[in-house]
Amino acid sequence: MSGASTTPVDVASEITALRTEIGRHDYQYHTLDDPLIADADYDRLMQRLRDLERAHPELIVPESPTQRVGAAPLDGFASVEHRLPMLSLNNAFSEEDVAAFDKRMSDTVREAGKLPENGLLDYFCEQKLDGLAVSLRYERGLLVQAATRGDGQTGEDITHNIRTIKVIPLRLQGDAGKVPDVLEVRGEVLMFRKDFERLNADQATRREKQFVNPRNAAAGSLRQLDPKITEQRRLRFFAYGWGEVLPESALPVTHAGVLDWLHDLGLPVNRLCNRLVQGLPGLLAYYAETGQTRTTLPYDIDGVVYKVNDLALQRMLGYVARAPRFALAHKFPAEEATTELLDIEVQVGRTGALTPVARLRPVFVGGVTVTNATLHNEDEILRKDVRIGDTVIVRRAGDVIPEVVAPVLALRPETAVAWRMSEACPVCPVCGSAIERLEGEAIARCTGGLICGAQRKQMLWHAASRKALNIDGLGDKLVEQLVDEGRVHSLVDLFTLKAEELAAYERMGRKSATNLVEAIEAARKPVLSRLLFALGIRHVGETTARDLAQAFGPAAGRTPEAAIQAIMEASEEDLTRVPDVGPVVAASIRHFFAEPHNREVIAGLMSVGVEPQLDEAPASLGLAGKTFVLTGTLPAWSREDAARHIVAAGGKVSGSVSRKTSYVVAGEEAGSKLEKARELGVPVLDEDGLRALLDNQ
Ligand SMILES: NC(=O)c1ccc[n+]([C@@H]2O[C@H](COP(=O)([O-])OP(=O)(O)OC[C@H]3O[C@@H](n4cnc5c(N)ncnc54)[C@H](O)[C@@H]3O)[C@@H](O)[C@H]2O)c1
Ligand SMILES: [Zn+2]
Repeated sequence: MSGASTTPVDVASEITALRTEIGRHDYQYHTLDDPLIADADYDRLMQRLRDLERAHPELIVPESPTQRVGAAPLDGFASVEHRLPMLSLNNAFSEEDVAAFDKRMSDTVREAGKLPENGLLDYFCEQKLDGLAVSLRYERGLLVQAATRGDGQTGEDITHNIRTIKVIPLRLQGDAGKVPDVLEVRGEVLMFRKDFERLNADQATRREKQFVNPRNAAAGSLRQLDPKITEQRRLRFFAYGWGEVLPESALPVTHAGVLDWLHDLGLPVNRLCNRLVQGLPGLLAYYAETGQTRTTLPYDIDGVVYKVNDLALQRMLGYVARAPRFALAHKFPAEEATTELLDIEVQVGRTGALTPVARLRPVFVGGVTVTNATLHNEDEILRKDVRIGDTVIVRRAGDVIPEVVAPVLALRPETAVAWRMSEACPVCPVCGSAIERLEGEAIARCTGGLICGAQRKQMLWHAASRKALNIDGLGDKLVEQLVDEGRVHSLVDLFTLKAEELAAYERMGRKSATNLVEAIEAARKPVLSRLLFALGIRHVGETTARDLAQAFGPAAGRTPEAAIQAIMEASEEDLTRVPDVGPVVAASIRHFFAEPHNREVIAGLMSVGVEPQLDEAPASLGLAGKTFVLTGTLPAWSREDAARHIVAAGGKVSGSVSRKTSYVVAGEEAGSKLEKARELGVPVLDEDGLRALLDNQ
């Protein structure tokens, strides 16, 4: 090597090592659809190689991964020579990178005297779809060939597979005059997340391989030797580019123009999400906006792509080795990373639910350092075949709890150990209660109820939380100590705590002890709905608690104390009369109050002076002050159903129509009341109208 004399030997050998390693990952990822590391890790290797090559350009060789695209086609497919190469994109990871790109573009265009007066270049912005690139060749309007990108020069012939994708037209739309002789359309084949999840679930029932992400699943599904398999996989396609076009004059003069043209020819184009912008501010605004909406899309994107819109300028700006100069991929922070699974621990929830949690070697992903990730439940662990000691792919998308996606099987050490849920409660040493898993449920539970210290702690944290009794100052550590020492067994004991004894606890000063006792004092008069929520009845969230408090309290003319008694005695049938309380919730409430222990807690709370209060007057509810009259037969709801919903939203139901009536709700065979309403000019709703009104409260 000519530069070897001026290059330190260790740099040369690091470069060689990087090229070998990257080459291996390219093959695993592009050819086998079976990556060994997360993209972010791969990108770091690539960045390191690029940096070294920039510092030592004499070491750059044409076969370096920085100079080439993808990897060679898989044996088994016929190969297709691309008439025009299929390139990759240059990447940007920061605003500075984007600013430098815009400057490069504007400078070149300015020199050519083509920059608009305001100095802002037109760019076309697109989502960077996370799938795989394909080229579709239409001759005289008919789809004749489809190929993968491969190494950019030679791809795989996947014509039969592409023909099974419903959104891809086999014949272009439009009159003979408008359809070009030859059109190579380039775009991305991808899989929607919901289809990916369904596929993985099906794969699991058939005991077949799990895909790590939708991109991987799309690639694996498209590159099948048997098109029948591809057909079952619900692949999608969006066009964003082109190859050969004949006659050349058929091609519009801007990128946006080409996409409109492709759309008119019947090809799927991601129109809603693409946009023309001006200059750097436009690029950055598009990036920010797309980053916000990213998690709401039905498919994965890993960034956005900026392209100079004017095709004449594109031609002028030209190409570098493996990518166009006129385009840039601006990546989002990676959502996936690989790290080591150190251990699996179990967390016990308030209702006894046992969740296995992965302890991880700390890893930076989705913008934060992650040390724990959920493994959901035992079946998931078995399905994914995750073992302690594995290298695993961890995902943190948006604000979602980080999760372990999959192990990297190729990197599994011999010492890796499989994990099973233990038979007795694994968290609470005193509890030792059996674990149960109900028929058809994925979640295992400790049956210890409030005997289980772990559940008791969770229950107290929940009861003290802001939306329940809002007891400020009852921290995690203190709850642990109070429970472990046996000072607090249930909610009742909280109300007997004294400042003097609290002050003796670790990290509790006199002042914070007094503050805590004051907060507890304030919690002695909770509104009924908060008290119900604080009890931690399974399936009774804030809203249900409010509905219950309302239905059994004011709506039934009861005091809060009487209401709670009534709820305790209520049958499942009584309970399901409350709007939005279905059989599952009703059964759960019944089950809770059938436990003598829980009834004792209620009695205990009363005896230590807890006095539930009326919930805020339903004036705050949307239909407060409105009177309804029901008449006729409604299509789905019984009249009682409708009445309950109205009352729960704060409205009143009356028997006769007057000028004071706000609405008449009329079903079939409504008689004199409807006539009266028309006479008096009272608005009339049908069931749908009533539902819409309720929904908007
Ligand atoms: N994990 C691994 O082992 C491993 C190995 C190799 C590559 N990779 C990953 O693959 C990527 C590199 O591969 P690459 O060369 O395909 O580059 P790339 O995916 O970063 O960019 C080029 C590709 O973007 C796609 N694309 C999506 N939307 C587009 C749009 N609107 N316009 C144009 N193109 C669009 C096209 O498929 C195009 O080929 C990196 O993300 C890298 O992390 C990972
Ligand atoms: Zn337990």
